Order: sequence, then structure tokens, then C-alpha cells
Amino acid sequence: MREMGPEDGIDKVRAGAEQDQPVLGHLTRSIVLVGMMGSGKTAVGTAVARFLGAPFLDSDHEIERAAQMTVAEIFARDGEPFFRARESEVLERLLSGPPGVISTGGGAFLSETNREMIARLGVSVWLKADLELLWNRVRHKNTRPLLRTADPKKTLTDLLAQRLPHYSKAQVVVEAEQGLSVPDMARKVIAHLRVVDGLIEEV
Ligand SMILES: Nc1ncnc2c1ncn2[C@@H]1O[C@H](COP(=O)(O)OP(=O)(O)OP(=O)(O)O)[C@@H](O)[C@H]1O
Ligand SMILES: O=C(O)C1=C[C@@H](O)[C@@H](O)[C@H](O)C1
Ligand SMILES: [Mg+2]
Repeated sequence: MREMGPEDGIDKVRAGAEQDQPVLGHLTRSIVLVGMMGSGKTAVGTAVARFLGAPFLDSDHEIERAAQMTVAEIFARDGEPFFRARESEVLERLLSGPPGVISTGGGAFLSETNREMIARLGVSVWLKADLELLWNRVRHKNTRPLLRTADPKKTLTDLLAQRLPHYSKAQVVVEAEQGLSVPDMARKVIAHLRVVDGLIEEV
């Protein structure tokens, strides 16, 4: 008999997609969502946590809460290197807590130190999305300081090209699809996580 793979899970996910059924399971390690701005780390991570009944934490949000400033304000006042240092500290703190779903900022997985920490204490999941999908999601907002350039689509294109080799080091890869809702994408992520040995214990 053939082994179960994530695609088998996804068929079930699609079959149940109309009903808003919880997909309960107990996490033994934290899930760390990585990927480009607009890939859905915050939106999908929130839904994954809700389905699993697990805590949800977002590193950008935690940095903003601690600093009482937005990410854009931190970039403007203290610069990107300062933000990256705070990002690493926050990630370490979140990974040291009880297992949950952690959404990172788009640049967090570029640092080797962060990647090692995530591999040691959690499971990295890359939400892989193509340029057009990402652009459609980020084009309407100017909250992302790195995209405040004369040609933000070109900036996004360049960032994606530079970052792909780093994101591809993630342990689990889940492809985003145009037209897949946030809850359906969350179910697709969970289907992929179910085949990671010992990560989700049935409840
Ligand atoms: N599967 C989806 N279907 C529809 N909309 C989505 C989906 N995933 C994300 N979005 C929307 O795209 C936008 C960007 O998503 P989100 O903020 O979750 O990205 P992110 O990866 O957290 O970005 P950042 O790295 O900047 O924090 C949001 O408006 C969100 O609601
Ligand atoms: O892709 C990036 O480098 C960033 C993404 C956001 O989540 C924020 O962390 C910040 O805007 C930087
Ligand atoms: Mg986010």
C-alpha cells in the first residue's frame, strides 16, 4: 500500500472546506511560518492556530507591542539592522515558550542564526507564493517600509529573487494558490504538517 502524503490530506480538506470544522490536534513543537510579505503568514497563521486550538504569535506584532511603535516607525527611526536584532530576540523568546503557531516577518528567515534557532526549536513552513499573487496582496497597503520605493513592484520582484534560496531551506513547503481562501489555505498547511513525524498528536 502507498504511504499517505499531504495531498491525501488536502483532498479531505477540500471535501470539508464548505463546513467550518475545527481540525483539532496537539502541537509538540512550534510551527514557524516563513515567506515573503503578503504570502499570508499572519492571516493563515491565525487560522491554523484557531483550527488547532493552539496559541498564535506574530513576531512583527510582538516587536510593535514591545516598542509601542509600528514596524515602519522602527525602520524610520532606528534603521533595519536595529529591527533585525529585535526580531531575533523576539523569535528566541517566542520559540522558548509553549508550542504554538508563530508567524514571522518576511525577512526573519534570511538570517542563519534565526534559521538555526527555528530548526532547533520548531518546524519551519514556507508559504510559497508567486510574484503576481504577492503583488496583488501587498499593492494596496503602504505599511511595509521595504516597499516604499519609486517602483515597489520591481522591489518586490528583486526581493523575491534574492530570498527564494533562503526560503527554500524551510522544512515544509506549502504552495499558495490564487483563489484559495484563508481557511482553505490553513487546512492545506495542516494537511502538510500532519505528515511531519510526531508534530501533531491526535486529540
Ligand atoms: N489565502 C488567502 N486568501 C485571500 N487573502 C489572503 C490570503 N492570505 C493572505 N491574504 C491577504 O493578503 C494580505 C497579506 O497577508 P498577510 O498580512 O497575512 O501576509 P504576511 O505574510 O503576514 O506579510 P508580512 O510579511 O508583511 O507580515 C492580507 O490582507 C490578507 O488578508
Ligand atoms: O519582508 C520583510 O523584510 C519584512 C516584512 C514584514 O513582515 C516586516 O517584518 C517588515 O516590514 C520587513
Ligand atoms: Mg505578517
